[in-house]
Amino acid sequence: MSVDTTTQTTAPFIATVPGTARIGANRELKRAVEAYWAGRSDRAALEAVAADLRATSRRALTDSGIDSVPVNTFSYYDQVLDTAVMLGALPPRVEAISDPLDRYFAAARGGAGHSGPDHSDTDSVAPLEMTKWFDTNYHYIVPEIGPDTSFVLDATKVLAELAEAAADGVHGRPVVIGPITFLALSKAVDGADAPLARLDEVVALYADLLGRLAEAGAQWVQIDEPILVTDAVENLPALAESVYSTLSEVATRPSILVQTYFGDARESLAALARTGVEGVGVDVVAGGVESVKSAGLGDKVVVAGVVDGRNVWRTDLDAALATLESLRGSVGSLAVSTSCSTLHVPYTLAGEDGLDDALRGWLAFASEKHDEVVALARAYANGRADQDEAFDAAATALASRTNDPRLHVDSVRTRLAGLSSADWTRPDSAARRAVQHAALNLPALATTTIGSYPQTTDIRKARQALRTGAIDDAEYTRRMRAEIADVIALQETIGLDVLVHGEPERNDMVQYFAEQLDGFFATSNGWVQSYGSRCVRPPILFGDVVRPTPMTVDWTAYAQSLTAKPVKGMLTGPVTILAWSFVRDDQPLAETANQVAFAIRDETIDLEQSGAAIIQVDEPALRELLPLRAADRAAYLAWAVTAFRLSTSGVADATQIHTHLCYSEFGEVIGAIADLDADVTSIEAARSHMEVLADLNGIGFANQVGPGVYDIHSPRVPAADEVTASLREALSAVPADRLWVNPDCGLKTRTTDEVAEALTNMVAAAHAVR
Ligand SMILES: Nc1nc2c(c(=O)[nH]1)N[C@@H](CNc1ccc(C(=O)N[C@@H](CCC(=O)N[C@@H](CCC(=O)N[C@@H](CCC(=O)O)C(=O)O)C(=O)O)C(=O)O)cc1)CN2
Ligand code: MET
Ligand SMILES: [Zn+2]
Repeated sequence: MSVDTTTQTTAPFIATVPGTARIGANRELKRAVEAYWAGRSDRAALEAVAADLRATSRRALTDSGIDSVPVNTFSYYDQVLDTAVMLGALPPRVEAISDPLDRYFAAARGGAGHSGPDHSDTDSVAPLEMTKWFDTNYHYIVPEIGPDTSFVLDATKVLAELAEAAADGVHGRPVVIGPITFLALSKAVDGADAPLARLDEVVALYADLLGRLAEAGAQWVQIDEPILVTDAVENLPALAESVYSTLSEVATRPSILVQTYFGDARESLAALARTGVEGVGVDVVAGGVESVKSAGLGDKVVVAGVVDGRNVWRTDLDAALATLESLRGSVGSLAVSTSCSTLHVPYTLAGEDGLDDALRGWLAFASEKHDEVVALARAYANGRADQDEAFDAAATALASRTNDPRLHVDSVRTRLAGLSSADWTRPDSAARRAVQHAALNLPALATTTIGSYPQTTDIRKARQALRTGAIDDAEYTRRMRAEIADVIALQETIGLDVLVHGEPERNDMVQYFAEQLDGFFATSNGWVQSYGSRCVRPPILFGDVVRPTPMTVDWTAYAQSLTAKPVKGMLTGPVTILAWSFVRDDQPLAETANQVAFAIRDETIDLEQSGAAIIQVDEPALRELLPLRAADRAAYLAWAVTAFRLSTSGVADATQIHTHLCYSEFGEVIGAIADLDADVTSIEAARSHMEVLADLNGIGFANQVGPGVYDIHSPRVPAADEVTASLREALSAVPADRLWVNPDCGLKTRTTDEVAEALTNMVAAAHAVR
């Protein structure tokens, strides 16, 4: 390999990734941890699966030509929780659990860590909270930092993974989450100051860690600081400069790569350039190259993430190479990588037999992305000619994307072009409320649920049987209808006011719709970890979106035929469908959102015509897509609100539109929630003690609201008087005639027994308060 202008130092490595997935190409880790939790397998079996996954992952990277392999990227549950363990920062309530692995699982999911799926231990502890990792659909465990938290370094895991790789002949690059990001993402408990006040103490542990890693033979360490692409904390550039000046002064240490991703680290790049760290990793896909060029990184290794690590499109290698070339001269040496860990994309295209050749040619999952990284690195070092084959193949495959008729459907384009604000505006909400009240005649404090009922083993088995051909469509429909009938009967027995069909027919609230809409491809094995052992298969939105036929009407109408009470139609909103899919990158998201909105709008109209008087359009991901930089937020919220309103404004005034939002921290989107102009908004509130109601009052919100009166994330059944207390709290903020009574979210992850008992208590509480 011959590089070299004289100004350029020889690169220590040229091709890498910031991290990889760990759930397994066939969800091996999911099955192994769930078996362990349920007591169906032992520690040794779990550890063997984990070791095998790590070995397979290392081999895949080295085989593709990656010459710096990240290690410590494995996790039994979550990498932020792993960092809390590394820093000795687990909360006191799990300390009584002496076994480290069971303590870890208890922190992640409550119980005693090794207890069976029902968490039925007597010595049960409450888990730590979970929340979204930046603007992704991955959830991390939120560390709790109290006044008594005393940080102590426990480098066991990272040293073990480094040694394991070395034994396998791989000189790994250990990866840890950095001190600024860790503390910024933690929450203060028991009256402690903001966790970042403890930065100096924590940095001292990282200094120790660097010494330990050097001793163990690590030549490089990667320290992840994605917080630097946000403005979640003041003075981030100054913090970065101070922390990494300190750490780079550690006498004996590996070379340090400070890795950023999910956006442009802007001034923090120049700040890092002023420290003694050897490398800086940047997300060129989300952040561009301008701030990299001007950061003064002329004596650093720059790890340039030009291959999108969180979307599935094949890289235009010529364009990416040009981007890399534009950095030559402003960086010390350059290595190519994905823009972030490939945790966020499926493992491989191999086995996706349902793909047509054109579509397959446009895509790259993790394994194909690793090959792209290597081709780009070699072309950057040796010239394009060295990699002509890969570059030409990409160019040929991508050429067909521009002209594929599925990407430009005239009927959709015409409809979009004719849009005006009348299409996303309903008449005055007070007037709607009067007609709806007359039509529905519901009591004050009306009771309802959020949509899904338990996804039982029988339901999933039926779907699997349909897939393998063991049963036919008619038999599948019969079984789903039986489930719906059971759920309707259960709700009538409990005495709920507004019923739902329970969503048994949906594998997932986004994938279910994607499977029925043109313009989407649903993978058969494209699993991506969402949290812990839970995975999703984000569909691929590649073309113009068309709804060939109604998607939910038969199920809802069947449910309505079984009861005199109103059954809510149940749809997923355009913003959430986008957030939980891999979305085409050849046009603005706003345009794609409106296409999806049209499909949902048509469905609301068909539902209304079939007799549905109430329709819920869920937008749980409204907050998740909020841009990481404050300056970008207003534009996002404007198109998100428009798309939602477009999807819900086609119905008559008498049709009551509900929406549902969960995954809180609503603060910054509270105005947008009001702008959605739903007749009824159900919203997560149980864990935050109804604070969201005061926020809504603060902006003059006058529509109806259903603050969740109990938390569905835990298997614990709330007693009637707890729900009563919750309700009274809500009533102090919102009058009874605007208040609905419902759980925080859907019930699909709970058991039927838990649900029956919890809802019975909820209805009893509503009656008591009425
Ligand atoms: N897309 C999405 N994102 C979301 C949410 C959501 O609902 N959807 N909710 C929030 C929380 N995230 C969640 C993510 C996943 C799950 C979840 O339960 N996932 C299931 C898979 C759901 C699914 O796709 N089920 C399919 C396939 C099920 C399956 O694994 N079948 C077995 C066979 C059947 C069996 O033996 O059980 C197999 O293929 O091997 C179906 O029901 O058809 C899991 O990991 O187990 C829950 C919440 C935020 N983000
Ligand atoms: N209707 C959906 C359900 O109940 C809403 C879930 S929000 C993550 O499952
Ligand atoms: Zn929800």
